[in-house]
Amino acid sequence: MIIDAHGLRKTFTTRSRKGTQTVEAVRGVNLQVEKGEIFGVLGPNGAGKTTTIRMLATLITPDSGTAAIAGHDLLKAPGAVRRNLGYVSQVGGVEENTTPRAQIMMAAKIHSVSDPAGATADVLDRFDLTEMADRPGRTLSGGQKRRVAIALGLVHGPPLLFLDEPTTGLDPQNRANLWDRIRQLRELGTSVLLSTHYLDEADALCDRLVIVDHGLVVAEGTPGELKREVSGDVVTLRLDEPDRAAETLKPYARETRVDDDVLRVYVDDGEHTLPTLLRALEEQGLTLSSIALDRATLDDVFLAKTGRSLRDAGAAA
Ligand SMILES: Nc1ncnc2c1ncn2[C@@H]1O[C@H](COP(=O)(O)OP(=O)(O)OP(=O)(O)O)[C@@H](O)[C@H]1O
Repeated sequence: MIIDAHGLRKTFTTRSRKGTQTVEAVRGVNLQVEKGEIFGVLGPNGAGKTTTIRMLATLITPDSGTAAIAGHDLLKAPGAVRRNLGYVSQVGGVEENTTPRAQIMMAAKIHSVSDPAGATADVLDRFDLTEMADRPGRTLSGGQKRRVAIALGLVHGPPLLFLDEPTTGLDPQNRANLWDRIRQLRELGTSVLLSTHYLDEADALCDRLVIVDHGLVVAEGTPGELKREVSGDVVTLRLDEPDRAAETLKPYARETRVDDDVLRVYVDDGEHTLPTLLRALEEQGLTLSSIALDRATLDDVFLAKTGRSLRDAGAAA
């Protein structure tokens, strides 16, 4: 096991003119990550993802709890823990006025890498950065900067890489490109712990994941297991009177949910229930503009565990 964490907690206290405020950012998180996995921490803004990663990366001290990273105790052997991990923060930390080569070389030296120039050239090559390695950081595109940030975290060859929301702000093409590169890391044997608030990212990339909300793990498993847990199908209907339609379909559904002009109806067996739903709507004179039948998504899992949609939870934070 590359990460074995139990009962991690962190409360922040801030003092301002309005008085003292405490935020229980992480409220007892357990994480078990196997070697070679891409493991996801999925949750809305403010759920405690960054705080969890920063504790595991020795950047902040937990109030309580224990963790072993690559076999080293987080609190007793922070130096050994640090040597075994790479940490890429949300903002990346690519310097504007330094070249990627110089910046990565500096990181290699800080980590006492035996051949800093060679290790830097290798990691630049692996991330297709050789061409722009000697330009100031400010001239790089968003996707290139992200790759430099990851190269910085990997130059000392750690077995474990932390990626805090690695694709936030990237366009779809750059996101897909970065997903491929993260998968390549796994192929080369690097374990990856990544946080994300993107459902599709967790689904596409992670071998296993936890869903966190308000500092707690609310679900854990492979994307497939989690979706099967919320077994069944979702019928998504677009129509003019979604609230009246929801009332009409309630008797046939496990749950209904209205967002603007979209009605989501959770049913056990979509294929067989669909004709009944359509008949009921027709009897009430309700006209559809579109209909779709899908398997449950990770958002449905989040909804089932917290009573809120991950999208709404993110927007509200
Ligand atoms: N240094 C700090 N001082 C005070 N409060 C903090 C501090 N760091 C985090 N928090 C609070 O702890 C909670 C969890 O924050 P955290 O950054 O871990 O969430 P997150 O899931 O990573 O969110 P995001 O996706 O927005 O980065 C939030 O309410 C945040 O405001």
